[in-house]
Amino acid sequence: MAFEGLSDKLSAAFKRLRSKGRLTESDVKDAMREVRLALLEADVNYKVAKDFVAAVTARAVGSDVLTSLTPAQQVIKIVDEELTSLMGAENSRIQFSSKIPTIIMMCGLQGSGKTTHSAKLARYFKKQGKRPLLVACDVYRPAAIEQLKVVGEKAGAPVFDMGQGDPVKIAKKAISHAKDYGHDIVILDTAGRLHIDEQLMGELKNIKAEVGPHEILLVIDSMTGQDAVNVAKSFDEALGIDGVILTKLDGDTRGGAALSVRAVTGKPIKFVGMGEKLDDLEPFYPDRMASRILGMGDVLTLIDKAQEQLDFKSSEKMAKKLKENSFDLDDLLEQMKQIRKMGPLGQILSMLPGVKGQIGDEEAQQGEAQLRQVESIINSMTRAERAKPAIINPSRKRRIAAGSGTKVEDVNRLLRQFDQMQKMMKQFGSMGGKKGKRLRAMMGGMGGPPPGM
Ligand SMILES: Nc1nc2c(ncn2[C@@H]2O[C@H](COP(=O)(O)OP(=O)(O)OP(=O)(O)O)[C@@H](O)[C@H]2O)c(=O)[nH]1
Repeated sequence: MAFEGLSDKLSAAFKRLRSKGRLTESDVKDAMREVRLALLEADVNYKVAKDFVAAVTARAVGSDVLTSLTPAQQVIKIVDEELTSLMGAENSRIQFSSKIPTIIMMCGLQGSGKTTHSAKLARYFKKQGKRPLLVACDVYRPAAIEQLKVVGEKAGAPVFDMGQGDPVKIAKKAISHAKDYGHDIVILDTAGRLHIDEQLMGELKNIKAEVGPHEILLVIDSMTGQDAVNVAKSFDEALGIDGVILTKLDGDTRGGAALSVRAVTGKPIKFVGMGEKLDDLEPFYPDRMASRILGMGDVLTLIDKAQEQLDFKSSEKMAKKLKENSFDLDDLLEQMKQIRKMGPLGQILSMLPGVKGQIGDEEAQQGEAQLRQVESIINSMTRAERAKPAIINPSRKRRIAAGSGTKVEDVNRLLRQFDQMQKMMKQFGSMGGKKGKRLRAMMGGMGGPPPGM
């Protein structure tokens, strides 16, 4: 999971600091030495780590911090603020042009995730009611054009291609096509290479000169750490970029690129890729990321995800069912599906304050497997059984277990938990006033109490 190693080391350093009560200058310096080491191990650029620790130390050894009632807390607050400003302080958005269409040029090395992220961006904009057009300017590999068509279709965005022609001509034609067909955003998926070379840069410069993109976004693979930062520096020097999309952050336990890229290149991270699916794209908010790194969760992103993914009409319907005590196994299944749309369980849980570090990857995977098991058990039931679990007798249980590849005990456990859940809901249902209403709405929105409650 992203930043896992760094988070663990920082929290160990802060734990020691907290255990001290009063702090001296040398306590702060010891802690900062640990922070510096943690940053270097996370593959943060050497100079960035050095400057970061110097900035925090300068603020933290001030007398108002050391003599305050909660000195350790103040030091952590300073680290939080400096981490945020290291990553750029504010969320940097895409600049939309007043002239339609806005042209976004995607560039990056091969395999960085450029094509996937062109489609993720298209999907992101579509959800905002825009009409993006994807353009296949990676003409050297026929498979690249095909790949863009596949992901474009999944994103629900049309793909403009002219086979293996001249990328500059293709880009120009695509822009006039976009004007004719009312596309307000054009996303150019350009060619990548294994290494930066003159031919690649020459081609990108030509496209830039001829079509004048409003945004040049560089896609870099976060797992490649400092190499990604060096790539960003070279692209910026040669081409001039407006921002970065940092991909595969979901698998980067270190996070050095995320922390260094802004400081080294002066260019902001605008989005991060958090998985292979097209919905796994998040606008980058430095303050929220700092909060995640420090194990304080990221409730704001969780709320954004819920607003994007959850169907609130269905939540209202569920709240009503809870009140009437008619919530059945079909409803449970629907709610579980909604929660799963928000992403892997481990990722969702890590956004809750205090949870990071408490739940390991293995436990999150176990939880995920349990959810899948519950889903397949319910899927093996008939309509009548889901609506009225009381009719599930031993022979039905055997059939359900065989159908879902589970054991009769697993079916029994689910039925027992669901029974307890219904009893609990009955209590909520009969609870009057604002409190009862709030609890029901919350349970409806969160998919009912989790099995086992
Ligand atoms: N886990 C994870 N995988 C990703 C992410 N983004 C892309 N990938 C995977 O990385 C691989 C490369 O992505 P592509 O989009 O093909 O990369 P590209 O830069 O277009 O590569 P070329 O077409 O070879 O130039 C694919 O297998 C993607 O599924 C991400 O954010 N997280």
